Amino acid sequence: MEPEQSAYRGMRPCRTMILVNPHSGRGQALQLFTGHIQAMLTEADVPYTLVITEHQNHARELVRNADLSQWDALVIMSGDGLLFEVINGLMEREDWQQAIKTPLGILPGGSGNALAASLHHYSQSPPAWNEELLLSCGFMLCKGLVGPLDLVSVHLASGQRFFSFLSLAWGFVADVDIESEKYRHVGAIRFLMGTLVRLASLRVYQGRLAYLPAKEEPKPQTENQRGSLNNHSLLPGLDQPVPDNWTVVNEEDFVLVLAIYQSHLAEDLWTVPGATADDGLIHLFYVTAGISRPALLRLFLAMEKGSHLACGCPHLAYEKVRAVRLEPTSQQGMITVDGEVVEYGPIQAQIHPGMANLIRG
Ligand SMILES: Nc1ncnc2c1ncn2[C@@H]1O[C@H](COP(=O)(O)OP(=O)(O)OP(=O)(O)O)[C@@H](O)[C@H]1O
Repeated sequence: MEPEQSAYRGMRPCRTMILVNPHSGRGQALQLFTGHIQAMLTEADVPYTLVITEHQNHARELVRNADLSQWDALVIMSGDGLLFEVINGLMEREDWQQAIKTPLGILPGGSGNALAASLHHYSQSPPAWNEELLLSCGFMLCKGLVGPLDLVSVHLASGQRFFSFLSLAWGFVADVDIESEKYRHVGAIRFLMGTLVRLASLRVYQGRLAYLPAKEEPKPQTENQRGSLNNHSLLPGLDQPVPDNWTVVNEEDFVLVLAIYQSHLAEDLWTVPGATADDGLIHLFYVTAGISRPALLRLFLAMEKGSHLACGCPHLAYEKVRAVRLEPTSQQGMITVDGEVVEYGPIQAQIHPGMANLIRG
């Protein structure tokens, strides 16, 4: 059995690559790093190399080609989008099985910072935002404890496949995430602004949703116990019907579908109170058509305290699952994975427990 946590910083000095996206969040990631983190790392004797990303996919290309024997940890200071690039860059390597075990770290520099907020929450600390959250993540980096992180493989109808650590969203949540990017300069409050704008023009999306309930499938083994990604696929081809042990949702009119595998969707959205980084679960939420605007707003406001499931909303469903398939029939819409827009159309995903390693509290 693997230990629950190990330290990535051993007797020799550890080499950490810190990738900073200078445009993330309010465009202050580099200043936040020099103002709050630099001295902390020096004090804790953590040698690092700073890399400022110059364009989209820079980080992805860099880790795809890097000599990983030179690095003990890869850390990003940005929003969640940059970590998505790093994880997929590692998974595109020939030696992906070893590469994806490189400890990953996150310092919040975006406006959402879902993984940073989740990590802080898993450390059982009281809620923190902005600089306080940054300092908490900086402290975890200095301590250097590493634990497993679940990844989810996401498969599209075009045959594309990538890896996700946070969420898959369709409908209201995806729309708010992408449409509110224009308010990025205001920070985390952009999601509330986007929610109010989207509520005013609430849409219903048609599609079919199916999932493999966690109780139907024991927690799959971790990747390094079974060697290959294909040895334990829970997913039939997207052109095949789902197996009998899957549940097909009766409703086909949705306001939102959200599959999430961390506790927080943003710094102030505590979406899955019971989640951990390696629980082997996809937490599937969906809201069906017919919900009123005030009721939907109440759900999102309650999510700040993680009490949305106690609202008794008959339109909200929550399931713990190992795999999920979504087939939109509405002609137009947006699907996001870890906050990034992906090709619109049929999509399916499955959990891979403990596939990556994360520096955490
Ligand atoms: N120098 C750069 N110039 C332009 N885009 C970049 C640069 N570096 C990284 N990117 C891209 O910016 C995108 C957004 O990054 P990220 O999600 O990390 O920050 P963010 O969007 O500000 O965060 P949030 O969504 O929380 O506001 C990523 O897809 C990344 O590829």
